[in-house]
Amino acid sequence: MMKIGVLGYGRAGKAVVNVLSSDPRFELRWVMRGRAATATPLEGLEQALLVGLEGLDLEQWFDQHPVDAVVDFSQADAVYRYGELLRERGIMLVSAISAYSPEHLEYLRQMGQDTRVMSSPNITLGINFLLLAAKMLREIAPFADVEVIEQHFRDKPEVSGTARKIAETLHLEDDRITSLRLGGIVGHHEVVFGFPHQTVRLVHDSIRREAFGTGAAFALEELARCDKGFYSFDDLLMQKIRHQLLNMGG
Ligand SMILES: NC(=O)C1=CN([C@@H]2O[C@H](COP(=O)(O)OP(=O)(O)OC[C@H]3O[C@@H](n4cnc5c(N)ncnc54)[C@H](O)[C@@H]3O)[C@@H](O)[C@H]2O)C=CC1
Ligand SMILES: O=C(O)C1=N[C@H](C(=O)O)C[C@H](O)C1
Repeated sequence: MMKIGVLGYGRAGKAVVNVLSSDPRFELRWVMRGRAATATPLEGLEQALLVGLEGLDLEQWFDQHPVDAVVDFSQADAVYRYGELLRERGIMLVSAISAYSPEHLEYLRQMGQDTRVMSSPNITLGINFLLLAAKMLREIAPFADVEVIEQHFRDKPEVSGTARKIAETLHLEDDRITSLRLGGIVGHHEVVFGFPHQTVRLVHDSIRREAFGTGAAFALEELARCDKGFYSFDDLLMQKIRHQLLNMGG
């Protein structure tokens, strides 16, 4: 069983903890959140500890509560706090932070020299499949107009990292992204291809935040098969597809 620790116990982290703690492939050892708190058993998941980062000796924590992998649903700068500890111990990192700066991403790539790192602004299988489909259509029909629509819950501050990745993948400027913030929408992404006589819409909806948990589980299992390095979710998806094609080939 893979021992894991989760960083971030907010909107997404809580749902991800629910999914990973009930997956027989993983042993959830601890959940870390921003505010100060002594370590207590996680309600309903007594085998796991809930601990606050403030005032915590991280090195001592990792020594006393070793894990094989960390899943990060906290915030971008957290990686600067734990990154060296993971490198020294060769602990895998699955990071779902979607608002990394180029500097954060460069640091994560450096971490890949000593451990296995996966970073994805959207950790659902569905959105990464949509990305592959959109990339194919963009290459087949570069003449078509393309726009990206992203919709999220009212309090999400930034343009979605997913939409920015879609735009980058399709060689679009960020001004081709339309953002809506309303109600409790978990995550909606739509890529609209405008042809002269037809329209193609590729749509993905994260209906529940548990979708991020199943995506994290997929990423953990696939990353464990990799050598040291820095990977995106689609790197892992392509690895899985190649593995399946080889198996089909007998
Ligand atoms: N890649 C993906 O598919 C997804 C990515 N996200 C991203 O995950 C992040 C969190 O999203 P939400 O859960 O909505 O935010 P949130 O604000 O509800 O939760 C963040 C949590 O992280 C904690 N935290 C802050 N600094 C920390 C640290 N250094 N160590 C441990 N915990 C720390 C906070 O106390 C809070 O509980 C955002 O960057 C969001 O874009 C969210 C959903 C899906
Ligand atoms: O903040 C969120 O919740 C989400 N953030 C990610 C993003 O910014 O793309 C992914 C998902 O849409 C949910």
